[in-house]
Amino acid sequence: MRPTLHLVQDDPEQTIPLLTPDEEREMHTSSIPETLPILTLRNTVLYPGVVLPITVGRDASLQLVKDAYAGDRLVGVVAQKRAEVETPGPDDLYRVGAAATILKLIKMPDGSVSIVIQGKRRIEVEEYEQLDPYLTARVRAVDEDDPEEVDPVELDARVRSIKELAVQIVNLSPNLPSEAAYAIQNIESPSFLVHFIASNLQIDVEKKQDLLETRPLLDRSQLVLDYLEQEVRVLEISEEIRSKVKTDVDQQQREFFLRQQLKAIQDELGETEGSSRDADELRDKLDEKRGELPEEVIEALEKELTKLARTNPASPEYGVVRNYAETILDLPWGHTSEDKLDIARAEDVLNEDHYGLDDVKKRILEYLAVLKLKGDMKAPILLFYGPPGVGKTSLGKSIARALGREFHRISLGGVRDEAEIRGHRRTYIGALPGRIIQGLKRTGTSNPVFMLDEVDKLGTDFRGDPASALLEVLDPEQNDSFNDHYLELDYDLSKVLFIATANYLETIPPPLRDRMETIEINGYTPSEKLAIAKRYLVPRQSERNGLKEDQFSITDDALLLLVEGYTRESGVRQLERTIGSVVRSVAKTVALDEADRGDITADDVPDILGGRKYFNDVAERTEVPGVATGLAWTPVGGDILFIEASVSRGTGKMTLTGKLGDVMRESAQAAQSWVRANADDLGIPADAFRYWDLHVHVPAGAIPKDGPSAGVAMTAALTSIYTRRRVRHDVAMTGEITLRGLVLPVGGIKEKVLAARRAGISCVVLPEKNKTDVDEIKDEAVEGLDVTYVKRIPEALDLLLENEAVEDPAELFTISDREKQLAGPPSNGSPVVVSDGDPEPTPPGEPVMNRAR
Ligand SMILES: Nc1ncnc2c1ncn2[C@@H]1O[C@H](COP(=O)(O)OP(=O)(O)OP(=O)(O)O)[C@@H](O)[C@H]1O
Repeated sequence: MRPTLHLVQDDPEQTIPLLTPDEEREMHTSSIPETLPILTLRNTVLYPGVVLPITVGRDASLQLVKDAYAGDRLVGVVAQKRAEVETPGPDDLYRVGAAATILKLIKMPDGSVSIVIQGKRRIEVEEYEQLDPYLTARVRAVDEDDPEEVDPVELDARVRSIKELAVQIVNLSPNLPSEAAYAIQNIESPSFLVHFIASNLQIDVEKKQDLLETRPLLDRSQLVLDYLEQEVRVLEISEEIRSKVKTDVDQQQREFFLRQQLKAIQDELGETEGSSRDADELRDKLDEKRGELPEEVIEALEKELTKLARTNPASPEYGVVRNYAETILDLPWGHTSEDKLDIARAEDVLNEDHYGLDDVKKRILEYLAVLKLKGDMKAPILLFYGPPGVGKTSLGKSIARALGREFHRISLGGVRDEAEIRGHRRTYIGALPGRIIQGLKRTGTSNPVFMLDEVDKLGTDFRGDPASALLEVLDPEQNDSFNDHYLELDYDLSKVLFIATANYLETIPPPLRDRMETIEINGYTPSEKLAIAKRYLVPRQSERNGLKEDQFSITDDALLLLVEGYTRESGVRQLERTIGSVVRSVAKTVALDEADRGDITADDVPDILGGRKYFNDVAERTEVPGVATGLAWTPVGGDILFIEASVSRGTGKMTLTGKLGDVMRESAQAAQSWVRANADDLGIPADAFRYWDLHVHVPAGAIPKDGPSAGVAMTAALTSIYTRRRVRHDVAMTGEITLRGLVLPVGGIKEKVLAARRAGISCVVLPEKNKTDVDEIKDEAVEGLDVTYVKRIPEALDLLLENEAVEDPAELFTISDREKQLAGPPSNGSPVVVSDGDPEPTPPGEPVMNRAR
């Protein structure tokens, strides 16, 4: 089959055959008329033998084409020097062109005409004869090289190179049909090959014209080769660029495509909006607050918000990022409330809220005065300590009110995990900031009053040491850059006023205690409780329970009954609850319209609350020998405790029961040794220790007790049981003893004295060296109480024991020889201590009475 070339892509009809060498030779020798109409080409050059489809638009050219097509179809074709000239004259045209045959004329629907022309012979315009309506010129045909005269080897080499390069170009050009390569391979005529390639080269008209005008075939083919080589290089480079760009674009397209898909899925699920809406809302909030946020906080937030907008709202990560951003935005950062540091006003506020506590108020005011003068918080932290319900927390609230600051309370009781103070790292699920940062978020200011309640009950375990984290919080040198694990940003805590409270000083970690200024708040006397009840508790409970001022009254006697018969505490919390019960019972009768108001007297109280709960039963309990009333200090205030001793026939063993700690057991042994050593002076027969067992018990048996301060009471109980002289029922005692009979001072005197008064004791025996403690107690607290100081045990026993024995000890304890024989050998002289087992460690939260202080 003869190779053909498509003229119009995709249309098999529009094809013409490629010239064979014979046909070409014939063409080159065909005769050309002397005069030819001249068709001008704007952008290209026509070579002999080459077929070219062109669109004819200009009127002159249309006329020319029509006339020629109607005649012998022969035209002269020359190229314009400059394409933009609309009506070119002779000077605008190259002189060398080609004679051509119009093979086809196709009329287009828009009125223009497309023609297919084929170059025949090279011509040179000699002279233009006619300019209107179209150009005609006298032309001269230019002879071609005779192929047989050209060096065949040289020519062949050129032809092969041209074909190779041309095929390469076809393969490299994505928009050239692949059959073009096949057609090129099949071109036999070297000059047609050169013309065909030249015609298709991507070079400007000037170069194409140059090629047309280059006569010798070898030179022409060399020029074509040069252009082809250049073209191959350009194509190779652009291919390289294209494939690189393609990889990049492919990647981008893939991402774009996936994103579009993701967006479509999220749209379908109604989720995309959520993520960007949240991020937008938070960004608006950030813009609002920008002024007061530190630079590093803004940076961190910007990063989180960008992440949020990109995160799928359904992923767990989304919630984490959003919570974090919200937490940061909700924190007050630089926002502080304005201080009202007016000392006189602060005093008024403290007096308004609290009765008594004069020393405490004085020290608070001094503290505030220093704060005012210094202008910063680098003062020691205040620590209020004392029994429950004495107003420690409410004093903190009053300080906040006096300063016009926000108040926040953090309970540290039972906190064992450092993360409670410092927060969890964000990598943990459900991570939260620590309590300090959460508190700041809640108060909305950076300078609140922070009450750290129960610092004495901080724990330590494998989860870290919260106390050391707290140290960083409270240290004025460090706390301007407190780093919470959750926030991962420094927060300035230096403007926060920290106040700590504790029931018990000894269990506060020493480094923490070092940073605090301790203010002790003691329990109240009954008359103080009465005053507090009248002034604060009754009005408050009335109001809380919906009773107006004129609807409720209660007599002082009734209140005193509540204090003494229904509560036993150092503070007033239980009292307030009891008053609340009374008020509610009146509220009920008023609400049921059974009465307009309620006036409560002491007689009404048992009807409302039931029988009296606490009695002064000291007298009853001490009416037999062997029971002494001791005074104990507990973290919840002072209390009385009874030491009971009994004897039974045996071999001289001693048993101790009542959950006594080591120190208290040793104290009991010391007491026994002293009594044995002084048996003669005390009038105790020796048999009492040899043939009688001793049992010492300290009720209440379930409460752990420890400490040396029950020494005097133990000695009194033992002396009483062996001498058969009762201990005076109106006396209570405290003091440590030595084997030599000295009475040593002990702690907690104020609370112990108050407890003695509460229990209806009229005389207290104390170690001499505790006199200063009693001097510090307000006179009112010791009013009516006979306080006696002793240095040695015998002095104490003289005061404590009744003079008369209820029976003769010699008679009771002395045993007949026969009985001695039956009893067998006595214990080896020293007492054998049989205990109630090893004392268990004190469970947390349970009071340990009579601790060493
Ligand atoms: N001197 C006082 N004047 C008026 N009210 C008082 C006084 N002392 C205590 N109260 C009231 O007693 C109640 C209990 O006080 P608060 O809660 O402050 O005790 P607390 O010492 O902090 O106890 P805890 O150690 O258990 O935390 C409060 O309602 C408080 O107002």
